[in-house]
Amino acid sequence: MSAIPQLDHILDSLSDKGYCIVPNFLAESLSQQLYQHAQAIPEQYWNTAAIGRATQQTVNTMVRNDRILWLSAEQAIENTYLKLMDELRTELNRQLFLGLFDYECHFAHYPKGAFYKKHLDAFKGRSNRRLTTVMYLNEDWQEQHGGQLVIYGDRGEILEQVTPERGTLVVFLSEKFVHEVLPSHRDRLSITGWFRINASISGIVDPPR
Ligand SMILES: O=C(O)CCC(=O)C(=O)O
Ligand SMILES: [Fe+2]
Repeated sequence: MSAIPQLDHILDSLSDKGYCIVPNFLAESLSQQLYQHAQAIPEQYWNTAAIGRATQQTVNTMVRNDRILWLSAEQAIENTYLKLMDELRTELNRQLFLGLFDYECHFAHYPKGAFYKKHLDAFKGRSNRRLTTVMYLNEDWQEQHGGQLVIYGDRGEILEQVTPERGTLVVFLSEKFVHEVLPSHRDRLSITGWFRINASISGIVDPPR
């Protein structure tokens, strides 16, 4: 038995469709602790989210206007989540041979009115991000609160519209799925992360985020 909840569903769905949606992935106690922890972090530690990586980063609030904060293994509760995702990484490598090398993730806070327009998280050959993960921490999310994650197919059709409810995990191939976050009508808190391969890009091994 793996420590990863609903592992078979995750593996089947990822290999069939390239994405999976897993309600109740995270135990209520853990998601609640993560939520309270993130809520308690003072405003000045959060950064305006940028687009692109390293030297090409730009802040464009027309595209996204969430605020982010990277998780670190030095914070006990953050480390609990990082360790869980590392176990998932091990299983994905063992069962789907994905060669995932590491994992990085950040809290994302979408204040009322915030959104993230249609985008890809990675571009072929230009990124070492293979799989995107999103974990939602919001309690009692209602349809009218907006903030859904919309995942699009190759022809621009809507494949999924995900309610950002506490405990739900979404995983998808970073290069394949265009997606967006619809305007959120209440505070929305999540952890977005990426499983990466150890590719060298322009001669720089494992470039900074
Ligand atoms: O929060 C979400 O539902 C998705 C966030 C996202 O697409 C991103 O941070 O790249
Ligand atoms: Fe994204």
